[in-house]
Amino acid sequence: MQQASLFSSLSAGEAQILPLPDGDFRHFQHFLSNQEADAYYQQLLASLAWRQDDIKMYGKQVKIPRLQAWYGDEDALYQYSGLNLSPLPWTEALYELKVRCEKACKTQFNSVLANCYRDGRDSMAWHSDDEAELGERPVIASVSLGQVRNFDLKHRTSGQRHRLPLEHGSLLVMGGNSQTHWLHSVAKTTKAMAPRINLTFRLITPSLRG
Ligand SMILES: O=C(O)CCC(=O)C(=O)O
Ligand SMILES: [Fe+2]
Repeated sequence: MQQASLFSSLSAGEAQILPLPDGDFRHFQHFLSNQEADAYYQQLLASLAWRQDDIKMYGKQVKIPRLQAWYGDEDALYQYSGLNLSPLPWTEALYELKVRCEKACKTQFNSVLANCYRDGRDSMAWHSDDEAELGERPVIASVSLGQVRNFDLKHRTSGQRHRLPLEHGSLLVMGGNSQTHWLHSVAKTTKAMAPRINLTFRLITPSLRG
């Protein structure tokens, strides 16, 4: 008979390694059960301290097209648009998910950036998570909940593209040189879209900032 512990450690499923050069992208489509994903989705949507921040673009204050919230260890200071932001303390749900991601990735995280895409007009522009305080080859664990949205990848020099729909309860781990060679984005769409939550767990080392 199979032991319960063995079953639960296998239930997250094997990672699918994306067939892309110059990076390390691992996709666990069923990281959370549907029931777990539903519960986290409802709870996080209702309880996180969602805010819509401004960024400065061409000297103008512009609202970013999504809601965000930043949680983590007290010393995981984060610099964003020239502001020094202290994370809010972990909620129980975010801490549970952090521990599960740490097990899946065999590494540690001290913070999470939560994004809420309210509908198809919300998006994230092309970028890499390559801030100095993340270190040279950061591992970033990205959990998706709610509406499936397309996650697009673009190679910086070859222009190679890859589109991955990120499903409710999935985990995408970006490691190795992924942030050096690849940009990623979540495009706007005119299709009707329910809210989507994305959590990116990170390890911030403030002393690495120049
Ligand atoms: O929403 C996503 O899947 C991507 C989020 C992201 O790239 C980020 O938070 O840096
Ligand atoms: Fe990112």
